[in-house]
Amino acid sequence: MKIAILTSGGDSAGMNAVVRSVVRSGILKGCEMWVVREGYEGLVRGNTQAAEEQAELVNAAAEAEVLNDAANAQKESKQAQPLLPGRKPDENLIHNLRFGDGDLLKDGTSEYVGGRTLKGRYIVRVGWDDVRGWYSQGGTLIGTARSATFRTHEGRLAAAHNLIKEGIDAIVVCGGDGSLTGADVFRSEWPDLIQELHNQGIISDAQVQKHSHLRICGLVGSIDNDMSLTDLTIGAPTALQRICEAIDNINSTAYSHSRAFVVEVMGRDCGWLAVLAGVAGGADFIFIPERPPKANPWEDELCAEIKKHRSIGKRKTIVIVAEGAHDAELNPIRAEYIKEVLTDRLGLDTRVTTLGHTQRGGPPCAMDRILPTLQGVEAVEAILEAKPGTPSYMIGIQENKIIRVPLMEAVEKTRDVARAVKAKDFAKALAARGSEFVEYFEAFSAVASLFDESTQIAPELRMRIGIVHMGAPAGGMNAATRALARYCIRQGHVPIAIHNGFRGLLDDNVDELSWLGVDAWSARGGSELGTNRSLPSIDIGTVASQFQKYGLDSLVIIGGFEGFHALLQLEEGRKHYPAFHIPMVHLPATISNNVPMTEYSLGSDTSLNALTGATLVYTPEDPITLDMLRRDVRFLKTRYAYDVKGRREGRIIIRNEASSNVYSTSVLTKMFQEEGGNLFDARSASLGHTLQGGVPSPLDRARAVRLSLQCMAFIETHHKILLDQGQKRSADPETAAVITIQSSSLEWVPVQVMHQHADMVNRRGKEVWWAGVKELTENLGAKPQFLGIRKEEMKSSSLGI
Ligand SMILES: Nc1ncnc2c1ncn2[C@@H]1O[C@H](COP(=O)(O)OP(=O)(O)OP(=O)(O)O)[C@@H](O)[C@H]1O
Ligand SMILES: O=P(O)(O)OC[C@H]1O[C@](O)(CO)[C@@H](O)[C@@H]1O
Ligand SMILES: [Mg+2]
Repeated sequence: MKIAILTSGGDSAGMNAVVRSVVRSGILKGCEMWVVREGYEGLVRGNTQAAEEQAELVNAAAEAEVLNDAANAQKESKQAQPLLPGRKPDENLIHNLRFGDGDLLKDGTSEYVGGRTLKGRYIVRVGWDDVRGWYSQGGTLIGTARSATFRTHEGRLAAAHNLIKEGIDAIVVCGGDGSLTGADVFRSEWPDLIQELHNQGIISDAQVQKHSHLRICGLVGSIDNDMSLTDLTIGAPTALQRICEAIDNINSTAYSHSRAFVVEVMGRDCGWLAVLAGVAGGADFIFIPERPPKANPWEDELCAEIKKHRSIGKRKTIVIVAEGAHDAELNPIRAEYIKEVLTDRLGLDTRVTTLGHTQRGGPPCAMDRILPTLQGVEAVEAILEAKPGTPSYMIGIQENKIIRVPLMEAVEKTRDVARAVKAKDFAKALAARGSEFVEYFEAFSAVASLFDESTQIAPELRMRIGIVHMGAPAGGMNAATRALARYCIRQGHVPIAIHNGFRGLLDDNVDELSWLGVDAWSARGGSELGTNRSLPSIDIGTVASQFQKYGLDSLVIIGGFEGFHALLQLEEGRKHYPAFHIPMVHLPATISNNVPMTEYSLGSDTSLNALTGATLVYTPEDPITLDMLRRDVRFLKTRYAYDVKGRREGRIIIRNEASSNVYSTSVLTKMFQEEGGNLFDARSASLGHTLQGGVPSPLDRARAVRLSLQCMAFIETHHKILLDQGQKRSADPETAAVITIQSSSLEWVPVQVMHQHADMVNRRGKEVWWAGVKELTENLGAKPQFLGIRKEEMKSSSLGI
C-alpha cells in the first residue's frame, strides 16, 4: 500500500515526530511511504513530473549506494568478522532506507535552484533514514499551509486527481480542527470526486476501481488543543511549556515592581492554553472564549478578585487572556483594554505581554515526542485495517491510552463548541470541550480565587489536613501542595505542613500553610516541605500520638514508592491506633514512575524532558546480559555501516542505573568504544540528580493540581462518612487509597490492593504497563530489522527483545 502523510494548518511541535513515526511504522508494515509538502496546498498542486518513475530511479540509485557504503564500511572496519554473521537485515528496510530528499527538507533546500531540488514536486517518496532525527525538530519540515484552494470543490478535485496519479491509496492528515474538518469533507466527497474525474475522462476505469475508497486517518496537531474526543493535541504541551516559561519569567519582574501583567496567549477559539497556563503558571484571572465572566459588566468581577488578592498583600498580578476571548455578548476582550481597567480602576502599574508565535515554535517537549510517536503507529494500523464500511478514524488520547475515534464524530463534537458559543450558551460550550477541560477550568477557580465566607463549608465538616512529602523530590510535589493548601483554605479546612517527612513529624516540625505563602510554589523544583525516606515504622506509636497532638483529620502523602509503603504501614497500624482511622491518600510523585498500578506519577514528565530519544534502552526489568550486549554491538555495527559514507550520525543509548551491577555505564562505554572500531566512538554522560531537580514541567504542575483536587474530594467524602459513624468510628481499608491513572481512567486503589500488585523487594509494580513502549522504541530504531530478526521471533524471550 502507498501511504502519504501531510501536515496542515498552524504548525505545531511534534509534527515531525508524527511524520517520522508514520513513515517508519509504515515501512515496517511493508508500505511505500510518501510525504505531501505544504499541506493540502501541495495535494492540490501535485507533481509536475512523473514522480513514481523518478522515485523508482532515485530508489535504485540509493539502494546501490547504501549497499556499496555498507560493503566499504565493512572493509574499513578494523574488525575482521563479517558485519552480518548469520542473518541479513530486512530486505524491505534496505529497499526503503533512503531516497535522499529527507536532507532537502531538513536543511530547508527543497526549493533550491542550483542543485538537487523538490521544486515542482509536492508528493515525495521517503525512506527510513530520510526522517532520521526528526522527532526533536520544531515546526514541520514537510511544510504546512492554510490552503484556500482546498476549501473549493475544484481544489479538492485536483487533490483527488493528484493522489490517484501517484497511486496513493491512503493519507494521514496531521492538523488542527480545520484540517481534520477538511479531511472529513474530502473523505465524504471522495466517491463523487472520482466519479467526476472519470466522467471527464481524466481517470481510467481501472483507476476508479483501484481508488474507489480513500483510506484516511487524522492525527491532531495543533497548539490550540481544540479538538473534541481527545485530551491532548500534538504541540499543545510544548506551547504550554513556552507560555509557562514566559509566565515564570514575568512573575519575578512583576513581583519586583509590584506590577500587574496582562499576558495574551494563542487560542483562536479555544481557551485550553489559557486555562492550563493559569493552573500551571499561577495566574490570578483568566479570560477564555468558552466561558466569559458571568458578571455584567465583567470588569467588576475582574477588579473584585484582583482587589482581594492585593488586600492580603499579594505583590503581583497575572491576568491571562486567550486571543479569542470575548464577553457574554461576544464582544472581544482585548489585553490593552484589560490593562486600562486595571490601571484606571485599581491604580495598578500594568504591562501587556503578547507571546505570539514564540508559543508555536521551537523543539518539542517530551510529551510532544512520545505522543506523536505512539499515535503515528496507531494511525498506520488504523489505515491498514480500514475497510470501505468502517469509519475513518482520528487518533486521540484519553488519560494515558491512545484511542481511535470516528473522525466524523470528532469533527461534529468540535463544531458543537462553536455552535454553543455562537448561541451564547456558555455552559454547553464548556461542557462540549470535554470533562477534563471542565475539571481544569474548575481547578483554576478553586486554586486562584481567594476564599471568603461564601466558599466555606459547614464548620463540623472542616478538617485539619496533614500534608507530607516522602522519598526523593519530584517535579509537581510543590504545585500539588500549593493546590491542596489553597483548596483547603477556600473550604475552611486547615492545611498542616509536615516538614521533612515522618522524621519531621516526630520532631514537631509541623506548621500551618497560608494562601499567600504558597503562591510561588508551582514553579519550584524539589520539595518545599522537605522530604526523606523514613517510614512511619521508625516509631509508629509516636507517629500515632503526633497525629492526635496535631488533631489530624486526614492525611495526604505526596511521594514515590516510599509514599505508598508509608500509607500501607499506616493502614496496617489502624489495628492498634485509632488516630489512623481517618481518610489517608497517597498522590504518586516520583521520576522513576515505579508506584504499582499507576501509569503516571508527578515528576515523570519533568524528568523525561531531560531524556528522550534513544537507539537502545537498558532497564532493570530486562537486565543486561552478555548475549544482549553481543547482539546490540552487532546491531550498532550494522546500523553504522549502512549510514551514508562520510556522514556523522550520533546515536543515544540509555542505561538505567539499576539495569546491571556488572555492566556499568563505564563498562558499556569502553565496550562500545572498542567494538566501534572505525565505525563509531562512544562517550558517556550521567544525568543523575539533574532529573530530580529543575523546574517542573507545566503538565506535571497542572496534573498536580487536578489530582490534588481529586484527593480532596475523596477525603471530604470519606470524612463525612466517618463522622456519621460517631465516636466509635472505624475506617474501612478503602479509606487509605492511592490515586492512579490506569489506561483511560483515574482510579482509586486501596493501598492493601496495591500491595498485592507490588514487588516490595525491587520497589516497583509486578506488571509494567510500558513494556510495549520499549519494544516500539526499538522497532522504530530498527533494531530487530537490522539484526534480521523476524516479527514472530521478536516476542521470543530467548532473544530478549
Ligand atoms: N471546511 C473545510 N473544507 C475544506 N477544507 C478545509 C475546511 N476547513 C479547513 N480546511 C483546510 O484545512 C486548512 C487548515 O485549517 P485551519 O486554518 O482552520 O487550521 P487548523 O487545521 O485548525 O490548525 P490550527 O488551528 O492549529 O492552526 C485550511 O486552510 C483548509 O485548507
Ligand atoms: O500563524 P497564523 O496563521 O497567523 O495563525 C495564528 C493562529 O494559529 C494558531 O496558533 C493555531 O490555530 C492560533 O492559536 C492562532 O490564532
Ligand atoms: Mg484550528
